[in-house]
Amino acid sequence: MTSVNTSSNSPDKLTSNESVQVIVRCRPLSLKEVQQDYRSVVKIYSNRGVIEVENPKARTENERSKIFTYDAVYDEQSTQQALYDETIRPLVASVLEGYNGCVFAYGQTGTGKTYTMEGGDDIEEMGIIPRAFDQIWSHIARKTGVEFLVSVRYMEIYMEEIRDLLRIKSTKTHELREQTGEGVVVTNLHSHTCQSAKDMLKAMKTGNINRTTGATNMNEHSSRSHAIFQIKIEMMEGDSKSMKVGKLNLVDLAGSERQSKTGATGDRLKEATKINKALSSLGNVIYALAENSAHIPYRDSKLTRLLQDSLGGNSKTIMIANIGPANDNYDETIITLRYAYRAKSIKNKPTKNEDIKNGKLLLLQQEIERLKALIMEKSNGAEINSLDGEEEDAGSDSESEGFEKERKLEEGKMEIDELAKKLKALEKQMVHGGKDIVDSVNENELKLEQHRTEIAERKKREIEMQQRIEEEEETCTELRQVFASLQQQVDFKKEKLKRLNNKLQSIRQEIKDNHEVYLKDRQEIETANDEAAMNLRQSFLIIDNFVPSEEKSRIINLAQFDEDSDNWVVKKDSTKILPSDRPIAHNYRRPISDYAVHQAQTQPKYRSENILDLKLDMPLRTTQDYTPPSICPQIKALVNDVIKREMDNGHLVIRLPPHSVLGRSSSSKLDQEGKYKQALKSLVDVNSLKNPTPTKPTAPRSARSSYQLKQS
Ligand SMILES: Nc1ncnc2c1ncn2[C@@H]1O[C@H](COP(=O)(O)OP(=O)(O)OP(=O)(O)O)[C@@H](O)[C@H]1O
Repeated sequence: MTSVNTSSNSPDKLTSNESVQVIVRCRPLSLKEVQQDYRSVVKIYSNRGVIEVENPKARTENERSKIFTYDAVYDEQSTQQALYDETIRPLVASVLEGYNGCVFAYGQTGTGKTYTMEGGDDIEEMGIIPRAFDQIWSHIARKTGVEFLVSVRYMEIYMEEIRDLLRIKSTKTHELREQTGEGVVVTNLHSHTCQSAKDMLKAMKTGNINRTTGATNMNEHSSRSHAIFQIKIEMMEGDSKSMKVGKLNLVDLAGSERQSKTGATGDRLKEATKINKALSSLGNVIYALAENSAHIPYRDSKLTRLLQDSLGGNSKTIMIANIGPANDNYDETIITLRYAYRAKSIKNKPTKNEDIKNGKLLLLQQEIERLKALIMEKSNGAEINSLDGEEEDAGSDSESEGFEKERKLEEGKMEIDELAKKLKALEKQMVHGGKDIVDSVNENELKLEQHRTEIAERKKREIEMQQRIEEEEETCTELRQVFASLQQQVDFKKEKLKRLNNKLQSIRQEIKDNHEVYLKDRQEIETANDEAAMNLRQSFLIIDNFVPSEEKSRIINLAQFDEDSDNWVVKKDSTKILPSDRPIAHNYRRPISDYAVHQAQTQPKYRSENILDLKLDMPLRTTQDYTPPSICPQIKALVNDVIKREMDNGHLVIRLPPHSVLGRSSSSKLDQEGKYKQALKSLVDVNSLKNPTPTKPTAPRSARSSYQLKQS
């Protein structure tokens, strides 16, 4: 039932273990949870690898609790040391044999992923990453006659961008590239060569300081990014001209979270959306792998692309699902456990990276040999020169020749010193295995390691045996049972039927729950799909109405899908040499008006005008030049008369009544209206006589029309 190969834990035997190992760790109730009177709903059966979660909202017996089985489970009291020795140590041992390994911690925010991966400062509290450093370096210390080159990289994926945590100020961009033999690699990432566990610890701490964290309701120091610590160990035995390479990815994922619980708003909400999106694409990859789908959506996020080898590829992988025990977190805990359960059926194909002929360690060694030979050659030459010099000194009387030789000798020495320094620097990067350790210590270390491996092996075997016993018990008890009477047999069968019925009900419940989750997911996908379709339609409308068709087809011709960046890119148009910041219209180098285009087409000799240089024809008169019109006395009298009558009627404003009102008004009102209109008409006529319309501007048509528009 479990995916662990229990015959042995030794690295070579682990080769046959192809499944992703899944372990679950439950943290203790936090102080805040205790203060809020939350209770634990999680029961851990470590010896069987079983976890039972009681449903605080259960309405029926079937909903009462859920049971899951994993490769190993760790309760609130589990120590960092036990978890490391039992599950991670064999994996790191495999990496030291030349395999790729990956450990990733997944779970709701605040459930102990960072605690498990990094841990605290005390020796007891040390997490997986620093413990792996110790294991690697004690292995190196024991391996006499082997040369090692150990390097680390540390990056985070924050808001779908990769950032180098060891070179945080670097402005270089980091892309994902597929490289033959290497899998998916990140470009421009700093690789730090280490000579000791201390060096590695320092790199980890530097990176942690640079990592993006923030406070949420669920966790005061919440990691807002997915952090990936990569260790590469190149190993070369004796004078062999090939090497083994072990790579270990240690991943602390950002926590999955529900917006309502974390209280995220603004930037925190944006972060949360990206985190949840990347985690859901990880879920989709796990689901597709578990279902043996033809298409695995690795390309949906940077995280899944980076974990491509660890999930379904060339790697031995352990997933740690972290959960919290509080009743308040029941839903999230179940989601994490389902996720983890699915990951159990992922099959990997780990193969040893051996007989590698193009590694950095090989190049380094070649360079060291070249420098050594060069130094030797130069030192021999210098020796001969100095002897010659001594002989010639005796017979020569030319002082200048002597000086010249001395200078050359000095230069030669300086050159040798320079080469020696370079050699030392290169040699410092490499580590000689088994160098600084006394044999007795070496032996003790080895024994201790063997004991640890044996204990871990036994524990795993015990879990698997327990699980197998439980499975077989169902079928075998009946065979073992000797019934004294028929009634006894009936009672036994009734009991068995009841048990099986309970099992059936819980499976039915699980199917129902899964169906609900599926419907919810489907609804979310449909909403996202509708939104995307709307956006697309909007973009099409904009393109159809505002982008000239020739421009559209030009861009379509230039657009290409880039497999590496997983995005559409627009190629440079080699037919045009255009400054990139200039607007382009009508395929002309300069922006010109429609009027000019029309003129150029209809009148071949017309010189196109640059609309930006075009001078507007100013109106002959401006508002500043305004002089009020002089009104002829009859009109003035008429207007005064109207105003006076309006005032008598209680109106101060001259306003034309609407037609509907006019229609219903009395004849005297109509007369009055007629007079109004006539008076105003003559007022306008007089005005027009006094102030004729200004001469129309002579700007080109397009410019002119906008001018007229403004005037009107
Ligand atoms: N097994 C454990 N034993 C004791 N304390 C724990 C354990 N696991 C977690 N904690 C404590 O719980 C708190 C939250 O843990 P941690 O920061 O590791 O959570 P996380 O899952 O990494 O959260 P996020 O996803 O928000 O980064 C910390 O104070 C940590 O010390």
